[in-house]
Parts: sequence; C-alpha cells; structure tokens
Amino acid sequence: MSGLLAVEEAQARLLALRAPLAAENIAISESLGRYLSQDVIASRDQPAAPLSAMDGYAIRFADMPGPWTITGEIAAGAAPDRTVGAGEAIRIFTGAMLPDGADTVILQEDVAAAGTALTLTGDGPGTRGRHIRERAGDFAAGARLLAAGTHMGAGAIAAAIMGGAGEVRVGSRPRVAILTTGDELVAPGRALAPGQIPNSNGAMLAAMLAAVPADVALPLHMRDDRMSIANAIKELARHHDVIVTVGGASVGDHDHVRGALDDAGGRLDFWKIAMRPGKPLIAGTIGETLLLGLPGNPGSAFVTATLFLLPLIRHLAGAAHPLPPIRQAPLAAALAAGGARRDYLRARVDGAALHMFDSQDSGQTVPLIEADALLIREIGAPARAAGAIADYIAIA
Ligand SMILES: Nc1nc2c(c(=O)[nH]1)N[C@H]1C(S)=C(S)[C@@H](COP(=O)(O)OP(=O)(O)OC[C@H]3O[C@@H](n4cnc5c(N)ncnc54)[C@H](O)[C@@H]3O)O[C@H]1N2
Ligand code: MOO
Repeated sequence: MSGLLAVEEAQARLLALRAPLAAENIAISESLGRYLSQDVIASRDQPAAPLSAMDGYAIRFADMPGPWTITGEIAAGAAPDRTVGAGEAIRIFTGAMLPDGADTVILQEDVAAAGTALTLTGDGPGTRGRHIRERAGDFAAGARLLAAGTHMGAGAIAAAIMGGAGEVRVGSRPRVAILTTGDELVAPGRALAPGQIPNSNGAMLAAMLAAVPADVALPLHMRDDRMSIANAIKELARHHDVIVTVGGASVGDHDHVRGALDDAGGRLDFWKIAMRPGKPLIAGTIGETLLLGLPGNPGSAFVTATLFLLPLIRHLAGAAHPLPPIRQAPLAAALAAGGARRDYLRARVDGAALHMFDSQDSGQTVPLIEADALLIREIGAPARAAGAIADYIAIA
C-alpha cells in the first residue's frame, strides 16, 4: 500500500523531532524508573577492606586444626583493635572487618568455645581465605558502575548507593497531556445515553504512562469539534512537552485532530503508518511541543502507545534504547500469511510459546486484559507453521 510510512521510519522520525530534555540532579532514592544522563563512577572500593562473610572466628589457616585461644571480638561497623597471632582466634561477625594476621574465618557451627578456649568440632574451612569477602570484590573506586542512558531499577539504585552516590543526574520527566476526543464518550462509570460509550482510552493511556518517567496530567476530554480541539491543543502546548490525543485521527467527517493541529499553529510531520492496528497515527509539533495523535480504537491506541508514545517518553527522558526490544519465541499455532500492513497481533507468551488471540478486532478491550506480547507479522509474510520462530514485543 503506497503512502504509508514503515514503522521503523516513523519511530525514527518521531524521536528525531526533539532532543532529550535537560538533565537534573535528584536524590538517588527518588531515581526509580529514571534514565541516567551521566555515568555513575564508584568513589570507593566495595568492600573497602576484607570482611567476614559469616559469623565465626577469624584465624590463620596455618593453625588448622586448632585449638585456639580467643583474644577478642570484632563486630560489623567496628575497626579491629588487635591482630591475630599464631594460635589465636578473634570472634567475628558477618560484615565485620577481618583483623590483620587472620586469613580465614571458621564458622561458629564448626567449633566449640569454652571461656577463651576454642576447639574444632566440625570440618572447618577447607581452604585458606574461606568466608572472606576480598577488598574491592564487588567493585573498585573508579569503576564505571552505570552508563549514561541506564534505566534505574532497584539493583542499579543499590549499586550506585554502594558506590558512594547520594544523588544522580537523570533526564527530566516529560510533561504529558492526554486529550481524548469524541462525542460518544462519557466519563468512566457515568450513565450512558444511546450511542454513547465509556471513555476507556484516557485512563488506559494514563496507566501505560505510569510505567515510564512522565508527569501526566489528568486526561482532558473534548467533543468532536475542530475549534475546541484546536484551542485545547494550543493551550496544552504552553505547558507540556507531549500532547497525546486519542480518537479523531482517521478520515471521517468527525475526525478533527489533523485539522486542529493546523489551526493551533502546529506542523504535521507524518500521518498513516503501514501497521495494523494503528494506521491513522499522527505526529507533529506545536512549537517545542510534540503532538502524537493515536487512533481511537482501544486496541489501536494500546498498540500505538506501546510502539510510539512510550518510546517517545523514554527518549525525552534520556533512555539510551527507547524502542521496545524485539524478542523471539516459537508460534503455538499456525499463523496465516501477512497482508499489506505489518500486523501487531495481541498475544500471550505461555510456556515460552506465542499464543495469538482469536480476536484481533482493534475495537475490543477484552484481548488487552491478557495480552503480554505483540506478535509481529511482516507485510506479505508467508503463512507459518506452529513451532516456527516469530518476532514479538513484550508488553511491560
Ligand atoms: N474510511 C476509513 N475509515 C477508517 C479508516 C480508514 O482508513 N478509512 N481507518 C480505520 C482505522 S485503521 C482506525 S484505527 C479507526 C480510528 O479512527 P479514529 O482515530 O478517527 O478514531 P475514532 O473514529 O474517533 O474512534 C474509533 C473507535 O474507537 C472508539 N473510541 C474513541 N476514543 C475512545 C476512547 N477514549 N475510549 C474508548 N473508545 C474510544 C470510538 O468510539 C470508535 O468506536 O478508523 C477506521 N476508520
Ligand atoms: O488499523 Mo485500525 O488501527 O483498524 O484499528
């Protein structure tokens, strides 16, 4: 089909419309989900000294199999005040600094203590250096713990803190406005007149945006009126980095988003993608603000938000790899040949196989409940047998 943009080209054009937002310093404890805008370098060795990994006694391995004289005690957080001499043992606890002279820790389960006398009752450490965490065994000062563009998860937060960080420099959170459009739409839970339906896309998009770093305004709703939509876009553009509209993206007499973008003084960058669902996707700018116009069908909005909206937010927030990775899994059932647009089929990965849902109607919400994958079928792809390896995108 001519005139439709390939998905990759559209994604590249969208991300090229604006550079990532400025960086800011934030407390490391606030950094979950953010993207680093500079490397995190360790300012200390971890551990900073050899530590005991267990509760027991610090000894010299050469003194095995004992007996030993207990000469002191060292707990986590204290600096050792004595060294371990020949035939001596120092009581030690997990995380405590190993005293000089000692080279091994013997588990308390392997010995019996009576006053200062310590005797071996179990197997003891088989080798020199047992139960000791070596200095810098986790990382050394100067190590690059995290690269710019890294997504901050729980593990990255832990490592950065251990490396000495109290703050990190991250990309700012894009300010996002959601604008739903349509005369037929009514706020969730409200009574419906004939022809009306509940507005599910506004809350669905807000829920999807909760997975990325964004300041999301409460969804706004406009009737199918070009001037109202244009005014809303113009106003929202003053305070938001991204306006995502949903509905009114197609060619019907009541589809006004494209016209409203013009009226608001905006510029259309592209419209219509070679994908199903999601063909009527709109992208443009109003000054510095990006406008992404998603098609109104819930399935289309869901798929285009996964492929365009969330990557755009990640890009603006500083992600090194904003696009969803393509994964592979075997097909659970045969797949018919592809058509003129690339399909993103709602599916589920169960037992490592891809199960495509029977209904792919983009107007339905029920398939979205269980969908955790979008199975990709290329334009004109031949029919595939069950077991063939197929590409998919995991839905977070
Ligand atoms: N003659 C043509 N008709 C259509 C074409 C086309 O190329 N030629 N494209 C079709 C495709 S593909 C799609 S997708 C839809 C999308 O059109 P719009 O973006 O203009 O969406 P609407 O017409 O406003 O709504 C479509 C559908 O979704 C419902 N909807 C809309 N907003 C919401 C919401 N916030 N919550 C829940 N449901 C919503 C709406 O009631 C409609 O049923 O156009 C095809 N038509
Ligand atoms: O391709 Mo539309 O996006 O049918 O639902």
